[in-house]
Amino acid sequence: MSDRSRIDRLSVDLGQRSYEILIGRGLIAEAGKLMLPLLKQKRVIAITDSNVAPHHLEGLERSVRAAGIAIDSIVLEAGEQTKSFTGLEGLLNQLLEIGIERRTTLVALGGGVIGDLTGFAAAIALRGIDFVQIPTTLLAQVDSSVGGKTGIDTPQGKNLVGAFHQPRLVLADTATLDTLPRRQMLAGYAEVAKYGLINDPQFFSWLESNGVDVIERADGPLRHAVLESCRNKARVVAADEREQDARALLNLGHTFGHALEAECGYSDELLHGEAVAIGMVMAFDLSAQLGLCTLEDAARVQRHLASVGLPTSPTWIDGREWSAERLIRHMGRDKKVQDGRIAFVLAKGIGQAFFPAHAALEEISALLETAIAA
Ligand SMILES: NC(=O)c1ccc[n+]([C@@H]2O[C@H](COP(=O)([O-])OP(=O)(O)OC[C@H]3O[C@@H](n4cnc5c(N)ncnc54)[C@H](O)[C@@H]3O)[C@@H](O)[C@H]2O)c1
Ligand SMILES: O=C(O)C(=O)C[C@@H](O)[C@H](O)[C@H](O)COP(=O)(O)O
Ligand SMILES: [Zn+2]
Repeated sequence: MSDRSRIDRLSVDLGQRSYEILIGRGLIAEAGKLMLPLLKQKRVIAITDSNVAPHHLEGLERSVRAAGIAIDSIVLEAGEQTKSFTGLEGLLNQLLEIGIERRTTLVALGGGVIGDLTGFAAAIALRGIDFVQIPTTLLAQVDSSVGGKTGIDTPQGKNLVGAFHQPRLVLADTATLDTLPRRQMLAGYAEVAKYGLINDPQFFSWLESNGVDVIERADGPLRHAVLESCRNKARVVAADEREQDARALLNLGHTFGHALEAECGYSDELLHGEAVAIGMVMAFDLSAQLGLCTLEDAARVQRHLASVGLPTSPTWIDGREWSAERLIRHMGRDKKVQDGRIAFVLAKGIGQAFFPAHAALEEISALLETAIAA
């Protein structure tokens, strides 16, 4: 690593399951040395995807071998559809064929798809082995690599099968974002903005002035956004690891967003971050409709997300027919449902999200009908 690229360190405080998040430019070159003290065996298996491998796998393998660690690599097909029963079966088969032991560590090198899938495989292979996260998308660096939510999508809904399984270490190399397509940067930005909207109004105001620079990958703003997002997430996860309470706030926009994703069949038509952007606008619109926040708050959320180039309405997808009824059916399978009632994260203003909030079915239908007709 060059001198100018210092390492920022945060910790996720979870007692015996505590771990560090390291953020820096060029960290992959140090990955072997950094993970060595945590390994139970000088052997790892890297799992990555077909888009990430050509850019970043060789660098990881080199740094791991230089630290005296043996490495095998598995390259999966890129895309959300790999985060499925079929993808999981394929990965587990490859791991068992290559041969893993209880002391082997898996290394997830990729975005949220690779992180969630590898983490879940690590949670269940041999009844649980260690894994390390090396996130390579903005979304994964600010959100999915931290907190131990692992799992797969099913036709019934997002992440309906999974486990809480914390990584041993998170290495966020911001240089990997140099090769990330712009659409993916934008999608990750939705989860960055989410932290401001939940409980950090100053951060949201900062994003209103600096969001474009974050998306353009300007060094300082990008580093600040990743660091603040991870700080925020680490605090929430440490307070409520298994989402009994406050962690549900991290689901702002997701009740709507996950339903939109499921309707699109987890295809490239709508990325997770894009769905979350639309979902957050809908959550603020519902909050305004219920008189919880002002119309201006809701308009401000919509304005900012639209101004950076994110979608803010389901009608963003050309030619797709939406059905409020089908979306409500998906929302009814959300993991936050309580006694059969959909429980939302809503907001009393920017940075004032709360959970649980309920709305009458007619209110939800009215909101969806307006959103899909707009
Ligand atoms: N576990 C959690 O807490 C959590 C949080 C947020 C989202 N998620 C999940 O994360 C998933 C979305 O993650 P994502 O947005 O990272 O998607 P992704 O993993 O599909 O990555 C996006 C795309 O970018 C490519 N890519 C990744 N890194 C690259 C790089 N450095 N250079 C070039 N291409 C690169 C990938 O191959 C893929 O095509 C969803 O399944 C979502 O549900 C989980
Ligand atoms: O870490 C969390 O907690 C989150 O909710 C983060 C979300 O951004 C993420 O999309 C998560 O996978 C959603 O979890 P789920 O429990 O709604 O499936
Ligand atoms: Zn999310």
